[in-house]
Amino acid sequence: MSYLERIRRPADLRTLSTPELEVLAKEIRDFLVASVSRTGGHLGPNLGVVELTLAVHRVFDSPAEHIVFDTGHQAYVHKLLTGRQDFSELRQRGGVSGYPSRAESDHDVVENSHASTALSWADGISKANQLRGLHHRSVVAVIGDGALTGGMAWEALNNIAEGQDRSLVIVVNDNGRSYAPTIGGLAHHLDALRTTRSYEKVLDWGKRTLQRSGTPGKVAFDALHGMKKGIKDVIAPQGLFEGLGIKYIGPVDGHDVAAMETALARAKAFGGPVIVHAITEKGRGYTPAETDVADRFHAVGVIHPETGLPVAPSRFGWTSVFAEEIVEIGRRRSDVVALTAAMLAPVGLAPFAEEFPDRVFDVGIAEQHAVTSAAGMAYAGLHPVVALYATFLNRGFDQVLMDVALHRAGVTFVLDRAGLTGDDGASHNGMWDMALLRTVPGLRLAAPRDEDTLRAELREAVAVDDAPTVLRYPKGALPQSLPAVGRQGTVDVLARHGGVPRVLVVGVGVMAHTAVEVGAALDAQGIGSTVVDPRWVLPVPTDLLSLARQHDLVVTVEDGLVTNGVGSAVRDALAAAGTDVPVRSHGIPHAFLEHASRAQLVEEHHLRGQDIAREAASAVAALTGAAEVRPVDRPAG
Ligand SMILES: Cc1ncc(C[n+]2csc(CCOP(=O)(O)OP(=O)(O)O)c2C)c(N)n1
Ligand SMILES: CC(=O)[C@@H](O)[C@H](O)COP(=O)(O)O
Ligand SMILES: [Mg+2]
Repeated sequence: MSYLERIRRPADLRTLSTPELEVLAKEIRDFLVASVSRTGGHLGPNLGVVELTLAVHRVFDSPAEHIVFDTGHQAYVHKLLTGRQDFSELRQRGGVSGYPSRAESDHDVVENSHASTALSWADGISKANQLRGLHHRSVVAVIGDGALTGGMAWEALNNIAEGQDRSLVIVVNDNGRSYAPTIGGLAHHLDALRTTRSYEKVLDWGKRTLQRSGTPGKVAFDALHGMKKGIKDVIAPQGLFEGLGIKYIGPVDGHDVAAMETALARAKAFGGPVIVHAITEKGRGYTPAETDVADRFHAVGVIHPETGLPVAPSRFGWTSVFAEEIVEIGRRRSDVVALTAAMLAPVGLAPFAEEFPDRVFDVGIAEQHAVTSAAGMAYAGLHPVVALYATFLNRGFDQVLMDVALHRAGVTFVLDRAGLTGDDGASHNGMWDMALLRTVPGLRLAAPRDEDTLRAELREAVAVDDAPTVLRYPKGALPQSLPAVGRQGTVDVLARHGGVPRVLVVGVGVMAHTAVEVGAALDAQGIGSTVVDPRWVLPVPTDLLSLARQHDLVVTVEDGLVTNGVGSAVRDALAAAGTDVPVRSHGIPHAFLEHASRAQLVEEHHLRGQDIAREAASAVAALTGAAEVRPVDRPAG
């Protein structure tokens, strides 16, 4: 039996010697590579926190002492040490979640995988512990250098510093990277702290060597020592955190379990807020990850474990189309600039950065700041394109409303991973954007359905310079191209079925493909329909309202919240216009969705064409059976 198999709970770790822990660390790495290569997942981040997590669990008594992982994508090792060693269905329905999950274990605290929240959680937990007389319980937050760039982390630090009598240990897992190298002043500061450590080593060597070699050596040592003091004064290595009132321990080699344990034990014994600065390497111990320049295998699909190469190379997807088109736009328009919140490559801005390095800004994991900074850029004559994952725009909602929309700033938001993403679980589904953005006055939102519409709508969006524009599209491979068969004003007509169209089927974005299936299925039952893609779905186009009046029933299909989404906007707009044509809206339910594949979620929530068509057919039957069938305006001719 391996050491890993013998670990059922963190207490089992405490009987192991340092050499045994080293063997265990190797077993954990082998396990991670073997299992994550089969399922996909956050391989690089977890390979980097093996020893750190072992040390945390040896020093702190989880679950009585809470361990909060920021973002949570680096909690696989924690799972392995807390009784979850079946990773065969990692991130799949019914399998282990890719993030901490309270349903799985008492050792898991925070499930939200939006970054930079751990310090606020820890602050709250330690305040509660104090008030409840549980002072003896330490609280631990493990936060990456990337997550530490988020504003919320600094708001929390500001408060944590006030609690000198609260045992709160912040482990900064500093691997120098978010996806790409972490940017900004904080990253430089962490770097300076690291450099000081190398410097200390030189000094130790100097002390030993020079002091042994008589007077000249001693003079040289004094000079070196003076230089160290001088450098320390300039870079003030401990200055930032200690200046805030938070004790700093480090930098510590995060791959040395014994050193980490010593540092954590000191931090725990201190009894107040302490930062333990651990230096780690993302992808540690797995050559393909260690040598990957892009992102050290931050998140992989299924890969060959020996080479790290993908088993199925990814198909040309939505992100790549955006990546190409924004470069084209950039060539024509020197005022177009791009912003990313630490996700340059994942959102498709790498080619733009390559060609226009001065016109792309990585702001760190700081979506709120990205949005307002973009408002400033627009005010000063640029057209910013803020590229985010849809779910992370939630962070910047107030800034979209008050800084961009209120000031009629021409800022374009490009929301990748909109709709159901599935395997990353509840917090990653990009399902809130349309419901939230619907409330923003003046904002226009387009949902492309395929490659051509993505290109066209992006061009249309950046042409708007007096209001926020938004483009949203899903994760993954592109669907087949879906050409329009006609145009009604601004609305694309995708199909017409039957002599007398009774149902207007409205497909939002990628769901236009489902809408086409609905139209065909209704046709098979002898029910005529018009299938449309409004393209710009918010505000509801007047041409769509005109079309709705020519039908008995409107059916909307969207990859967003069914409550308050586009369907509900269409219903409200029709009601406001005094038209009582019924609207049946289909979308994602108002709930947090467990991790599963996108296809499973689509099926579970009745978003397949056949489900929607069945429901529409019975609605038509009910209308037909009703005593009064509403008179409708048929198109002339
Ligand atoms: C609010 C928010 N924005 C963006 C992301 C996407 N994201 C996930 S992990 C990550 C990088 C995190 O870097 P770091 O905290 O240093 O952790 P590491 O992966 O290096 O261990 C980013 C940007 C997120 N989870 N939350
Ligand atoms: C933790 C996090 O927020 C990201 O790493 C996310 O899991 C990546 O998702 P994609 O695989 O869709 O880029
Ligand atoms: Mg990092």
